[in-house]
Amino acid sequence: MTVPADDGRAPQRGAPVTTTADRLPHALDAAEVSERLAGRRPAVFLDYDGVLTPIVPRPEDAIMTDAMRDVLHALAGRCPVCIVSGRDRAVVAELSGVDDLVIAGSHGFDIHDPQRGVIEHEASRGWEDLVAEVTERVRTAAAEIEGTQVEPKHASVAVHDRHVADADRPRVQELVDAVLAEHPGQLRVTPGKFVHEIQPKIDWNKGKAVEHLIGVLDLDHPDVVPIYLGDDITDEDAFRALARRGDHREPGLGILVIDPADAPSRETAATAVLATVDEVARFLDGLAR
Ligand SMILES: O=P(O)(O)OC[C@H]1O[C@H](O[C@H]2O[C@H](CO)[C@@H](O)[C@H](O)[C@H]2O)[C@H](O)[C@@H](O)[C@@H]1O
Repeated sequence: MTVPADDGRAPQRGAPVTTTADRLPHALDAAEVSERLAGRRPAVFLDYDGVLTPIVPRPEDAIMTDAMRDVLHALAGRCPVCIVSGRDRAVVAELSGVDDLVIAGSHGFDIHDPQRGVIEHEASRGWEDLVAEVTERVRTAAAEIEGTQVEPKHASVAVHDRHVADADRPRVQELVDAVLAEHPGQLRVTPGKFVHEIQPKIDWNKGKAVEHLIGVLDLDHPDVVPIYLGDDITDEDAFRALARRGDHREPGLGILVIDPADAPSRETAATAVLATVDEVARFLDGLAR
């Protein structure tokens, strides 16, 4: 059950509280954040695009800065740090230049820990042939639409339309609809920024991946506060998962990375907001001290 934050009732413990981005406190000076962290250890889960790197016109140009990498490594010296991205895991590793942290790629389907190797979970397999077939189908059809960019991934295929002429955008939607219709009940489209991401229709997402990691990494302790930073709609699964933990233990913290002036009415289950990637770096730097 979702209880709106501002309906006059006290939220039920464990129910994800939703609000809008313009009502969130700023994470750099929010009492909610400092009070929750007081005397506890953070465990930090980070989205990649829009959080560790700014959104840029071409996916391959989202290269993490040396400064952000230094912040991550300093933080990783103090507490667990995991990257949880919609991107292919290998691409995250390449663009971030990070090979010593846990990375959950492909919206959490593909998780790897440098210490433990690949981390299996309930949605680890069974969809490979479907994804391969759909990737080929999308690649062929998208080649007919100028400006599309197809991004194959471990457990999905993304077709970007940021550089498609407005008049041609409906063709991309038609392509996506056609592919879904060819595989009734087997696929879903994950929302993103100028991207249609076609995934197996399996009950797995970034929130489930974070919950799984909390268990595998032995972080399920009263003195550990899981914190998730994300900017996209898919990150709301992780915000909700951390908020729900309050059913039987202290909830985690969700931090939405968005300029509230750009999206004041964005519904979110996050606890606080950061407006820019620079503010993310300052926040993480503060946690590392
Ligand atoms: O979960 P994330 O790590 O945030 O990844 C979400 C998607 O990010 C990438 O696409 C988005 O960022 C690109 C670079 O800034 C931008 O050019 C594109 O328009 C955005 O949609 C990535 O390419 C996708 O695979 C991820 O799912």
